[in-house]
Amino acid sequence: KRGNIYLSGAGPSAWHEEYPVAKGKRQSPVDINTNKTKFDPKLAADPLTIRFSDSCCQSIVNTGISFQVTSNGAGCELSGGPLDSTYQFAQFHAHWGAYLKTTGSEHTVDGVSYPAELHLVHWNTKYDDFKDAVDKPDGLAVIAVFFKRGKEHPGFGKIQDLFSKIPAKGAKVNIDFEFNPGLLMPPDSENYWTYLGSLTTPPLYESVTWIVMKEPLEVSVEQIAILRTLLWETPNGVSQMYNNFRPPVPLRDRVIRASFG
Ligand SMILES: NS(=O)(=O)c1ccc(C(=O)NCc2cccc(F)c2F)cc1
Ligand SMILES: [Zn+2]
Repeated sequence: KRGNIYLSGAGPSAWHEEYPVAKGKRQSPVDINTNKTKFDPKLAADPLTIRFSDSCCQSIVNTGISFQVTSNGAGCELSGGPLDSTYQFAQFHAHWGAYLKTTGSEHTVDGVSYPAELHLVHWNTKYDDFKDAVDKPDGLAVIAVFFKRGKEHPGFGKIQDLFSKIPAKGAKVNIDFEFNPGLLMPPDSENYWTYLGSLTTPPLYESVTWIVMKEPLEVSVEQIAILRTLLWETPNGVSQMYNNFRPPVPLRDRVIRASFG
């Protein structure tokens, strides 16, 4: 189909036609209403262990709906907190909005959006590989980090320098420098919210334990703008990539837990 999942047809509000799970019980993203989150001392008692390495990022690809930095996961593992097993890092990508707009993130906090949101995707090593894990209820764990406008983030800038090399869907280049995804974690990564949700793009599998960092990461306004220099297919041909986010969906019968009081 011409265009992409956000721009073809009615976009996210029509996804349920092809993917009925879009109206399911544990869909993502959601609004995090901080009056209804529940502090869980167990999360504080068993801290989240996030390990990244300098050599884990192999390449960057234009997926047609975002950039994606792909990893073989070596030395990059996630455990503790809400997780009952070890999850291995697979990739990170982001979602963002349009110029001069305040929307862009997928999760919102008390109804407020951030200009962009980073997702660090991990798969449960009790399964053989990512593809085996991707549709299991405990298959994936995704760390979400909000971007806010502020000082420049030179580390993320090194990744953005590669965008010009992946101008079209399917374009891929190797990353021939060391990049530790740990650089993209906010200074305080102890405070997070967690809930059971889904992939935020089709096939929308309900397989994700979400770990949403409370503290945003600062990047410059120019860096937010550079996200939109990536290109994607639209019904009118190739153009700048933006608004590649799914708006929040109903929380249904879920409580979002906080690792902090
Ligand atoms: N935005 S997010 O963090 O929730 C998210 C993370 C990963 C994927 C993904 O891997 N999709 C492609 C993909 C690849 C293999 C098998 C799949 F089922 C599949 F969806 C989609 C959304
Ligand atoms: Zn995502």
